[in-house]
Amino acid sequence: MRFATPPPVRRLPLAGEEAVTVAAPAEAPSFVGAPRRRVGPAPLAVDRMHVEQLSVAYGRKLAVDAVSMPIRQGEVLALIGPSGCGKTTLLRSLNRLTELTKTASMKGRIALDGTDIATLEPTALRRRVTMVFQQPNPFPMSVFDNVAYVLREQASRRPRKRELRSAVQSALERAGLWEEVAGDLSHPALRLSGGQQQRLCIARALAADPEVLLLDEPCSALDPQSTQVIEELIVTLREQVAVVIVTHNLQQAYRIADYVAFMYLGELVEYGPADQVFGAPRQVRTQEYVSGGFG
Ligand SMILES: Nc1ncnc2c1ncn2[C@@H]1O[C@H](COP(=O)(O)OP(=O)(O)OP(=O)(O)O)[C@@H](O)[C@H]1O
Repeated sequence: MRFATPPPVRRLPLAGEEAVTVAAPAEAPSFVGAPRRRVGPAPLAVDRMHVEQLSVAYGRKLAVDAVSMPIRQGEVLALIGPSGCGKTTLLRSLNRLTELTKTASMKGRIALDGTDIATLEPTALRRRVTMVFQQPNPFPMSVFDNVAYVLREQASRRPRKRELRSAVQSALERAGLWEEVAGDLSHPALRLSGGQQQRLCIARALAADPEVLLLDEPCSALDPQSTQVIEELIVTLREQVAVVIVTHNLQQAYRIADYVAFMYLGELVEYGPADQVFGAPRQVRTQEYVSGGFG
């Protein structure tokens, strides 16, 4: 596939380099047109969060520069861009993890269902906007207790094990892990495979019944087969929660994202439907990045 009008571009300068004019890559990425995980149309999207003019700095270093975008349930939003462009900082700002870094400061506003997240109690916010990290990090306890932990934390009185059973089962089912672990929920979580551990972490995140699920490179430590299982799961989950994923893997973003946000040097360069960002990007910088010109 060819991009509509490939203009000549000034190549983005690398550190300490002058910009140079080069011919624009004329071809769309080879994976455009390849099969996707998405089956059928996306469910009706509902706005969950609004990022408004968000800037985040570490000391004097600006990491995110006046970014605005909606985050919707019913869609997978992929944050893409070269290393250091601010993807993780943006992701971590959505549940106020950024503020745990002492040097970090923030301007702008992020709303969750209309409420400024700055006014919410951080732990409660992090249950509603929950994060799964790059490395699976189950607690050193049984499969059951990993999921039950969150439910126990939320309960006003300590619930009995049998009272938690159906909620634990439901979270494991939503994470596509139930069938594999139902036979022995007392199995130590750390003895599961890497892919199973990551699905357990997703189950643990879902147990709190969040509105937004943040995924920071969730497949980068996994083999291709586990990656496939998790990608299929992510696509299913977008019906129940808003999903935001940071990924370096453009093919993965193409396979699973409904919307894509391309960031460069802290700026949001382009935000749009995945078909547009990969197949007909509006910005030269996006065109160059998605076709492998840099990064
Ligand atoms: N804790 C921190 N203290 C100081 N600077 C930081 C900190 N975390 C990130 N940065 C800087 O902020 C900028 C954005 O980093 P961030 O990790 O958000 O980018 P990224 O796009 O997620 O990168 P990567 O893809 O490599 O994970 C980078 O210049 C980075 O060096």
